[in-house]
Amino acid sequence: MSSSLSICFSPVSLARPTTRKANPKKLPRNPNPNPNPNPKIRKRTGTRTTSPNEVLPYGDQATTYTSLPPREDFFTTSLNSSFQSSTEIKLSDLSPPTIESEIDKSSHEEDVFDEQLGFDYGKFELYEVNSDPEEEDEDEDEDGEGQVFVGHGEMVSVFNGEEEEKEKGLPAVMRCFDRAKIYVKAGDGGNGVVAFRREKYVPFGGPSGGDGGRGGNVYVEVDGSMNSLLPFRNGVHFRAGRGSHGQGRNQNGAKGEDVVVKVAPGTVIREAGSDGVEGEVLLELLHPGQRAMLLPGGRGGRGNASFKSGTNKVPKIAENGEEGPEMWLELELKLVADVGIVGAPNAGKSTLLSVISAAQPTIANYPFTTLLPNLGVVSFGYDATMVVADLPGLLEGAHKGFGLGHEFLRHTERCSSLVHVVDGSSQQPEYEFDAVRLELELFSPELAEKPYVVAYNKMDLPEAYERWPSFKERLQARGIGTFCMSAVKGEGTHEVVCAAYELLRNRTESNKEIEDPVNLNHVADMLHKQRSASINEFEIFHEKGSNTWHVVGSGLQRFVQMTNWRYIESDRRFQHVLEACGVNKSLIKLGVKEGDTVIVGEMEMVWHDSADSSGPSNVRKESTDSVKWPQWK
Ligand SMILES: Nc1nc2c(ncn2[C@@H]2O[C@H](COP(=O)(O)OP(=O)(O)OP(=O)(O)O)[C@@H](O)[C@H]2O)c(=O)[nH]1
Ligand SMILES: [Mg+2]
Repeated sequence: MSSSLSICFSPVSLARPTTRKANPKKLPRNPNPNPNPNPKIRKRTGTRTTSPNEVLPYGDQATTYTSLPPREDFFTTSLNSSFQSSTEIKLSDLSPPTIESEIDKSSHEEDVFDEQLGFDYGKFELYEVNSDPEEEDEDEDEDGEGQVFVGHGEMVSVFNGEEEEKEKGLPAVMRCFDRAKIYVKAGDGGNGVVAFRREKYVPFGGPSGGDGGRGGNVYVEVDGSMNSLLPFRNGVHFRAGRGSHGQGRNQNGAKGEDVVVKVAPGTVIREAGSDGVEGEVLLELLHPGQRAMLLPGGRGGRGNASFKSGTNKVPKIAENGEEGPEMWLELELKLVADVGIVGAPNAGKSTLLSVISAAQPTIANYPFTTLLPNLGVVSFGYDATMVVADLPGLLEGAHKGFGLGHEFLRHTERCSSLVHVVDGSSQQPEYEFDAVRLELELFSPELAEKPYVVAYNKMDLPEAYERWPSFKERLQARGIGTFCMSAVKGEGTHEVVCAAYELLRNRTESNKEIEDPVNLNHVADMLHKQRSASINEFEIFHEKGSNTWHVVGSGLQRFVQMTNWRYIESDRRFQHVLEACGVNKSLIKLGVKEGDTVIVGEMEMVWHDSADSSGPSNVRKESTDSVKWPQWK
C-alpha cells in the first residue's frame, strides 16, 4: 500500500488560506520549524534605561544646535530632581577612578553621584510636561502596533508604559534623530490570470491570460543634504508598489513603483534585532549618491498562457504574484569625521574647533554648551583636508548615562584619531584626563585604542600654566606625549592639528590595502538567491510525541504562496510537486501516520494514507473512495 499527501477544499477554504504563515520573506537563517509569521515590534529590553536621577539626553535635528534649551524644556523623570544649568561640573573635584572600581561600583553610587556633580535637587519647581499628541510620532503597523521615536532614536512601542512616559516628557526640540527604526516592504508581484481568446472566426483561440507585473523594489540612497534621520519622524513605513495583475489578450501587468528611502551620509543599516539584541549590520552608507537595492520586488505570477503545453492546451491555472520581502530596519547615523575632539565638559573643545576650522559652534563658560556634535573641516592645502567633530563633554559615569557625551561617542567610532582636550584650569587635570580615558574604554575598547593627541588647554590662565610642567611630566612618564595650547588665543593649536593630521595620514595609509570595493546590493542578491532555491531543498521537522510535521524549504514555501487555489488545476499541480520533489516519500520514510498534520509553508494539511498507488496523476478529486481528502484547518 502506498500513501500520498492529498488535499481538498472545504467550502470555507475557498477563501485565502488563513493557516499559519512561515514568513519566507525574512533573510535566510537557520530554517525554523516554528517560524514567527508576523514579527511584532517589541520593546528593546536591553537598550539604554534612564535612572531616576539621570539627566535625560536631548538634541535637535540640526547639528548646529549648541545652546541650552529654555529651562522649561528640561524634563526630569524623578519627582525630586532637576538640573541646575549654571553649576560647574569639575571632574577634578572627584576622586581618581580606576577601571576596576568603576566597574564594581554598585547601583547605590548612582544615588550619590548627582550630589558629587553638583546637581541641586529642589531648587526648581516641578512641572508636568504636556506633550502635544501631534508631536508623538505614532504610526500603526500592519499588526496594529504603534511606534514612536524617542530622543536618540530609541523606538518603543506606544503601549509600553514606561518608555512611552519617557518619550512623551521629552520635548521635540530636545530629541535627536540619529537613530530610527523603519519598516520596508518590497512590492508584491501581480497575479497572473486565466483567460481564453474569444474572437469571431477564431475558434479555440487558446489561453491568453497574461502574467502579473513584478513588484517594486526598495532602494536606500544617501542624500548629501540630510544631516539627521529626522525625516523618519514623519513616517516609518516604506512600501513599494505592487505589480499590476495580468489581463486577457496576453497583457502582462505593469511593474510596481519602486520606493527610495533617503538617508544621511554615515548611516548604518541593521536588520532590527529582537529582545535587545542588535541585529546584523546590512549596509554602511557613507557617501552622498550611494544607492543600494535592499529588497527586490516579488515576481509576477504566471498567467495561463504560460502554462500551455503539448499535453495541456487549455490550462485553467494561473499563479499568485510572489509576495515582496519585508523587514524592520534600524538606522543609526554616525558622523563621518576623521578626527574626534573629546574631553570633559567646558574643557574648550568647541573653542578649538572654532579656531582650527570655519565652524562656529556655540562657546560658553558652562558645561554642556555643546548638545550635539559639531563638524568642521580643517584645510591644510588644496587636497589635504580633514573633518573634525567636536563632541559633547564626557563626564565620569557617562557610560551609565550621565551627561550627554556618551550618547555621541559612537560618532567617534569612524574617526581615525582623537584629540583629547584637557582643561588646564581644573584642579587636577590628570584626574580629568584619566576619567575621560576611562569612559572611552568603558564605552568601547576599540575606541580607546585609537591613536590620540593630548591637548592641554587654557595655558593663558596662570593656574593652568603652573600645572602644565607637572601634568606633562606625569603623562610623559606614562609614555603619553602632550601638547599645550591656548585655544582662545589660537596659540599652540596648529601643532595639535598637525599632530592629529599626521596620525590620520598614518592610519589611512595602513588601511588602504585592506579596503575592498563594497557590493551595496548584497542584501538583495542574498534574497534573490534564497528565492531561487530549488523546491527539492527542504527539511522535515517533527517533534517526538507530536503528530505535526513541518516541511521547511524556501522554494516550497514560495511555491505554496504563489499557488492560486481558486483554480481547479492548482491542487493537482501541488500534489504533483509534493510527489516529484520527494516530500511524500520522505514523510513516509520518517513514519508519518494517518491523521497527522503536515505543514508546508502557509498550508496545514492532514495526512491520509491513500489506497491508490499509482502516483500523483491518480489523485482525483472526484474519487473520494480511493483518496481521503484532507480538511483545511
Ligand atoms: N582662558 C581660556 N579660556 C578658554 C580657552 N578655551 C576655552 N576657554 C573657555 O572655556 C569655556 C568653555 O569653552 P567651550 O569651548 O565651550 O568648551 P567645551 O569643551 O566645548 O564645553 P562643552 O561643550 O560644554 O563640553 C568658554 O568660556 C571658553 O571661552 C582657553 O584657551 N583659555
Ligand atoms: Mg562645546
